[in-house]
Amino acid sequence: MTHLDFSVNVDHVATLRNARGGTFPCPVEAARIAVEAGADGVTMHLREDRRHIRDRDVERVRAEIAAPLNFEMAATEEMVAFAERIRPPYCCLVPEKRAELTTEGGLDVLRPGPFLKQAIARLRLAGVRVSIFIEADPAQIEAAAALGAQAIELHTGTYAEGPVEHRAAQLARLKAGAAAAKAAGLLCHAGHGLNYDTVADIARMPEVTEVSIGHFLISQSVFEGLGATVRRFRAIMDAARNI
Ligand SMILES: CC(=O)[C@@H](O)[C@H](O)COP(=O)(O)O
Ligand SMILES: NCC(=O)COP(=O)(O)O
Repeated sequence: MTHLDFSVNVDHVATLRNARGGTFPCPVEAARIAVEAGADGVTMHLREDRRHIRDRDVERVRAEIAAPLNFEMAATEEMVAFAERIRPPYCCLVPEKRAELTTEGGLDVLRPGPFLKQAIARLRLAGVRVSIFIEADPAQIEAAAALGAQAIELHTGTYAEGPVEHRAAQLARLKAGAAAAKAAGLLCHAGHGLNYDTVADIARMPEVTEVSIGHFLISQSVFEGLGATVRRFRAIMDAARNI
């Protein structure tokens, strides 16, 4: 099977940095170490409330890290204008609620807000490849393609964080979503909640071309080191793909 792109989400390096209001640990340095250790890209989620990643973090990774930046953003005027200015190669449109601890599900493109279609058109015009963070629902995935998305990212949180006895059913749902993405001509990515135990079954899906991993990876790095954790994920993915 082909190489699986691995994008490391450095949001929670910024969570730790912001805990004391200083400059350490630096998410840009984390991005550099992750890429040196084998990551193919870097994911950053600039939330409206700036609870972790700040604007300057995104600007610096875009300018200083050669690997592609996957910019996660809500479909708002503020974030589209920011993306038009820094022009990341990739973006992923995600739902956002200030009250949430983390992303709780996929963007509902069957009931899109009034701005979503315009946001996708403007981002594509700016040369940004547009992905949508989405549930593994064929109707949602077909709607994402109709709106002009070039990729989708399957929300793996229910699979990865749910009861182990539900994993087989959740994997079947994700596999159906990956097949629907392929049928719709969309690139298929996956992410949210993945760890050492759950990433391999996602990596075994041939339609999935990229995974993004953050919270578990950054947390595990506290015990194992960032480079070693990235290398361990890389080895698990390559073994799953028989590379
Ligand atoms: C969309 C997704 O699942 C994550 O990439 C997102 O970044 C989660 O938000 P937090 O990083 O704020 O937990
Ligand atoms: N899009 C998913 C991502 O970037 C990381 O999600 P998580 O591993 O922090 O849950």
